[in-house]
Amino acid sequence: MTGKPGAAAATRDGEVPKLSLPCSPSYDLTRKNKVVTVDGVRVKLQIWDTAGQERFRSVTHAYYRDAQALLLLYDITNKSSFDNIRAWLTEIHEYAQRDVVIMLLGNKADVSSGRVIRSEDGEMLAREYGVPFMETSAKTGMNVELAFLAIAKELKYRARQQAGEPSFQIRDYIESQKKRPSCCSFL
Ligand SMILES: Nc1nc2c(ncn2[C@@H]2O[C@H](COP(=O)(O)OP(=O)(O)OP(=O)(O)O)[C@@H](O)[C@H]2O)c(=O)[nH]1
Repeated sequence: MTGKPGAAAATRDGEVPKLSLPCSPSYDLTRKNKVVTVDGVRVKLQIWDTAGQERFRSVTHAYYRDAQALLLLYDITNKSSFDNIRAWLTEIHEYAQRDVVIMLLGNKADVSSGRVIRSEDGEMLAREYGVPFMETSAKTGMNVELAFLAIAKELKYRARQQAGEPSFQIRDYIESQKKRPSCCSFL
């Protein structure tokens, strides 16, 4: 999933997904569940992957409209996937919930050659839109758990916020926890 959003929603175990889509034989939307434990509490994330179907943008509105979190991935070896992010952010601001948690991820950080998007470019774009950012690798797993954990923490914090509790700062948390790719994969 690159240059397009994946959506995550936290639910109680066993709950029926609340999102549905028009049935189309050529629209392949995959959903996976992931359970993360946050401060001893199990949080189930339903993850929807748009699976490269940009031409179905009008359909994707239907599912990210209700999402509690959106992971925007681009591929650091593919400039157009990075360029697409602005368009997605514009769409998200129009169609998603106002308090949706958004995270920008530059994937394939493991590649040692072929990188066309510098880490700083991702950081700058994220800063411009005020969203947390990190580079990930689905191949090595770098920062993948952290992305889901940070979202689960944020959603849990919002759901259980008690007066007087210190607020959870997702960007600070990510900055303190994220791993950076080795020296050789930078441009
Ligand atoms: N080296 C490396 N390869 C990756 C990584 N993530 C995905 N790939 C490879 O990139 C290719 C595309 O991966 P997908 O997950 O299908 O990416 P996608 O953008 O969802 O593809 P579409 O759904 O077809 O648009 C596959 O060959 C993956 O094995 C990564 O972090 N590192």
